[in-house]
Amino acid sequence: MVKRHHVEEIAQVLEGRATGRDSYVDASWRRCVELYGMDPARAEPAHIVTDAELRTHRDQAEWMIGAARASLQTLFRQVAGQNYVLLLTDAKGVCVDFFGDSVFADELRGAGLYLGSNWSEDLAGTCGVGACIVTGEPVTVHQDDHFGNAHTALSCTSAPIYDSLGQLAAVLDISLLRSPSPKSSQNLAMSMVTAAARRVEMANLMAASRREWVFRFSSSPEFLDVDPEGAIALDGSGRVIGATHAATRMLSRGEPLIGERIDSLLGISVDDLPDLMRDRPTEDRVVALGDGGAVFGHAISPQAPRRPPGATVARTGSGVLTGMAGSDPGMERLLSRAERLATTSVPLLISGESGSGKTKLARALHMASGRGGFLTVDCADVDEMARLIIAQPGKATLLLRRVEDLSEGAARALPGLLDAHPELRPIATSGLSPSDLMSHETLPSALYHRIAGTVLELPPLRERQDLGWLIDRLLRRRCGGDMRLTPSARAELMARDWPGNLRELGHVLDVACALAMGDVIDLPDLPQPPQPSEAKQDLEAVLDACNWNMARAARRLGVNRSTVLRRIRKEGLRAPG
Ligand SMILES: Nc1ncnc2c1ncn2[C@@H]1O[C@H](COP(=O)(O)OP(=O)(O)OP(=O)(O)O)[C@@H](O)[C@H]1O
Repeated sequence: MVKRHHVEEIAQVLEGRATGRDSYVDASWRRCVELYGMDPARAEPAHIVTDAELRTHRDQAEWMIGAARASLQTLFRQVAGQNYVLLLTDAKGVCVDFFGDSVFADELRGAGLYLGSNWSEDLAGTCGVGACIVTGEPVTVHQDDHFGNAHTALSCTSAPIYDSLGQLAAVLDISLLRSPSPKSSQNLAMSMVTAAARRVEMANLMAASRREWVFRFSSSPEFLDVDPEGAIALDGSGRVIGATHAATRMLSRGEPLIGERIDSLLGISVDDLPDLMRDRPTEDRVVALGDGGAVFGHAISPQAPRRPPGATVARTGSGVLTGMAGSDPGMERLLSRAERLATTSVPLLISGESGSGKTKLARALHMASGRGGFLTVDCADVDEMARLIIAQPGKATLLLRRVEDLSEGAARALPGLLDAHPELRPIATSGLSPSDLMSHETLPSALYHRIAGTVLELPPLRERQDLGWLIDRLLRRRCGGDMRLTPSARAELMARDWPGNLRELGHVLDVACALAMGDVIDLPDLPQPPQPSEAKQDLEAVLDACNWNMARAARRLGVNRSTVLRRIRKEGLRAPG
């Protein structure tokens, strides 16, 4: 049943009104509507991956499952008899390990508290695991903090687990099917789950660093040996090569530690480590912190030959950006770069064919940036652009969509507006390649460099290896979880060229869902792909004859170069090879 009050409260948050919820809940509700296009009134079923997909997720998370097992078992024993369920998910939100009371197995499976359930925020809406992946912080998402009506009975408390390079690797979640109404009832669950996550990180760092020096520390001497607060692994020259998340927070206030020298973080050098081994009393092993405080330290010497130089631990992505692609190496690299750039103020240019997801990526970058306002300006209307920019107080993102359409007036006005508003971070999108954009006639090269600190080039859909994943993801999101494709319909979708990219795929799935009888989409339900127009064929012939030289093609067609570029983009043509 749809809870009207809940839907109305979400609408209030979207209008910017305060509701008294935690700010991470408000922010997640916004993402659900504005980024993922979700509807709080729709009853979303639990998302369970297929057995084959689950095997892949478990294989990839095998090391984490092993490292977390003992902690999960201890935690489960501590909460025995209180109806808690424990989930370990990977960085994509898929549950890869599970502890729950088998008496409630059916109920738990129905609620998605089970092996293989996918709790990424863009599928499940606001939930503990999803919000934890996006924020990188421990969260409690209690009852109607959840976005979807289907989950508003649950209470979920989740803590992130980071790998030793500081990348989010997994989430530990403790959930209840039914809970007392005050959110504070979950405070104890929060401290248990964060302590368990810290211990998993510690075990993982120790296992990965047997060949290195490890420095463990605690602010209380009694816990130094049994439950230290943080740890770093160091190479022979005293540079940090691994750290637990708590160590990063305590030693550098969250700034990355990897590569830093121990003497720039603590009042000791690598040569002092042997003096901090266990043969001296704990009370004598006091080490100064950079901020004037002190900790008790314990150094553990390398147990086996050192790792060869250059050997690294695999990185995993996290957050709102990594959920935008499946297994496509190019996209994974691009999203990992985007994630690291999101919180900087570097101006970004996102290039890619029409419908390839440039605007969506810009919005996700904004969401991951922690900036306040998001201004989308029409590049042709200079007065409107100036009005919007001047009216925006504080740090914000300025989205310049299709920047190649910038009018001459707007191109002249923009540098001055950006100078006057250094708190604005421009993100521009363009259907042209960076080199075509740089030589574009309405965009002076000085302006290009103002808006393109670096370029993120989105591949066209036909070149992505995660097309199958995208089909499933869009199908679930747009048509609900019950729709299935027959093998022949799937094969047809996989074989298409997708000149309109993700936009075209979305429309094809919308049409197919509307035409399908029942919950199976078959070949005849798929709309035909558009046939190339005569204009397109003529344009392609001229371009081929001119070897795709734009200036020659423009002369031959009697138009200017930017008109040729615009037509190429409109027809979705691309240069051969
Ligand atoms: N990763 C994604 N997952 C699901 N849907 C996506 C994704 N990226 C884009 N889309 C959808 O594809 C459509 C086109 O995306 P978007 O508007 O971002 O493209 P664009 O490259 O900015 O297009 P244009 O250049 O024509 O403005 C939108 O409906 C968007 O929601």
